[in-house]
Amino acid sequence: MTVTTQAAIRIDGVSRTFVSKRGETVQALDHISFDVDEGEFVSIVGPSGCGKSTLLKIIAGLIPASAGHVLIGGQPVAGPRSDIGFVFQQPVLLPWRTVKANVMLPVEVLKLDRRDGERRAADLLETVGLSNFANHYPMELSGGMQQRVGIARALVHDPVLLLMDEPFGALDAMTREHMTLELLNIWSAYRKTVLFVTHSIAEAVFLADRVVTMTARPGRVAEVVTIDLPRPRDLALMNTPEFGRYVSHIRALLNARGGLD
Ligand SMILES: Nc1ncnc2c1ncn2[C@@H]1O[C@H](COP(=O)(O)OP(=O)(O)OP(=O)(O)O)[C@@H](O)[C@H]1O
Repeated sequence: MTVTTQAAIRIDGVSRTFVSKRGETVQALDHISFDVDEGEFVSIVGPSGCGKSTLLKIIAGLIPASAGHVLIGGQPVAGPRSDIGFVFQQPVLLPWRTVKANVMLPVEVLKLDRRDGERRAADLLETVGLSNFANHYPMELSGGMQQRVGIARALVHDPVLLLMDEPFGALDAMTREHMTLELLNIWSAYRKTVLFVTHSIAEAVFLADRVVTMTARPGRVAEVVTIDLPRPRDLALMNTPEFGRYVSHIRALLNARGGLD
């Protein structure tokens, strides 16, 4: 008997070109291929403009690939999908809605069962430490708290996949470190498949099972680095020689191919 295992996500030969307003053709992605297993945490690092955001948008079905395809659970992505959670660099919360009402937004838009949604929203707000802020408005929260609301909102409809595009890029260094730990807690609690784009090599290594390292534009996969570090992880891990070796290896890959930024 042949047992075939199916990747949760298969990115297969994905290329994407854009035509700029001046009529120039820009190749953003060139034959990107990798698989992501169910429940796996995969980070993506690469130089600015190498197509990381473009890749996430293609996976979410927000824009089409010029060539190649993406399969989620074996099904080709053919348009915007409701079974994906997306966290952006800015939390983009609706200022006139409370924290709880912001988290409930996908439940309303997708017309899901309200009672289930409310239960899940309450659980998620508890996990991200914001139960006491459910009835507050976004402007009453710090940047880190707002981003935690964004994460809770991205998970409320129980998506099969969480896409995160530089979610901590706008936060100060200390809040960013704290949020990295929070994200590990959330991931341990919900075990979603995560694709996480970052400019920070240390953040990528700390969080991930594997780090997809991309080249400068046109973005190609330089190497998919498996991070064989034990879990659960805490910040002390960053001071270990093993951690440093992964960071150095990925930095060398990026430097050899055009630098990180
Ligand atoms: N809608 C568009 N029209 C034309 N060019 C685009 C469009 N979207 C992206 N590009 C170009 O494609 C390339 C990849 O952009 P993308 O935003 O995906 O890169 P990135 O790796 O996410 O960058 P950063 O790390 O700076 O956020 C860039 O050169 C960008 O200018």
